[in-house]
Amino acid sequence: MSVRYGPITALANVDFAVAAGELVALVGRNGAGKSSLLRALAGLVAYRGTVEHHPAACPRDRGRVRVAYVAQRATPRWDLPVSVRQVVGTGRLDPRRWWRRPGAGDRQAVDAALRRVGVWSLADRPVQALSGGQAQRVLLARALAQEPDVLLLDEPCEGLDAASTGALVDALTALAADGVAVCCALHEIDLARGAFRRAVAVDRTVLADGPAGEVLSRGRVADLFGLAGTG
Ligand SMILES: Nc1ncnc2c1ncn2[C@@H]1O[C@H](COP(=O)(O)OP(=O)(O)OP(=O)(O)O)[C@@H](O)[C@H]1O
Repeated sequence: MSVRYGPITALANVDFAVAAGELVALVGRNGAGKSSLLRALAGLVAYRGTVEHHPAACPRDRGRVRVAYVAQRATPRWDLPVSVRQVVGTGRLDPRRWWRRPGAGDRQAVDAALRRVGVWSLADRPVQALSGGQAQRVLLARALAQEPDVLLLDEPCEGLDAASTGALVDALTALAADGVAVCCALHEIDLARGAFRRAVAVDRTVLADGPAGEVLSRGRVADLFGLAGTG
């Protein structure tokens, strides 16, 4: 797969696969193409090449692969008087059937997502009243309400404190254990090394792909892409 923005080649000949149940850290310097890769996988930017989905390889074969995406710095303008539950419920909207009223299945999916990321107690709170870390978890809950097979997250830990980061990573690890393919762009190399099983290092193309401990071994990181602060 390749992604271009006019004269800029963001990605060239990227080739990798993510299996159900994998927890993958996508790492690389600023401008390496991590967001472009996630956005291409989510179908949000044009790309050359192919993205193949294999529904039969998902724990629940629904005939198509559901992909959910949480954008970088995704904090939306929450100046409407809506609750956390309502925002998470928007994850259930189907633009092809926008007139459909939410049913019991939708309510169950929203409740499960709220519990899964630990924001159940915030369900009735207005979204304007959330901290940045709480808002990030609500956005994850909205993605989970889609009951995705593939979950793509762009810098979900940015701006989170250690406790919120730990809670988020625990939620992602549990999702992967349930068979969701989780792919997460990260700048926190120590976190990627410690909490993720697999790391894919990107700089316009895939530089390295394998067990996170190996790809991000202290000796290799600086060689791979001159990432700072890794000891
Ligand atoms: N909409 C756009 N129009 C033009 N160029 C873009 C656009 N989006 C990204 N780029 C360029 O594509 C390249 C890859 O950007 P991308 O955002 O994918 O990198 P990244 O690895 O996610 O960076 P960061 O870690 O800083 O978020 C960069 O050179 C960037 O300037």
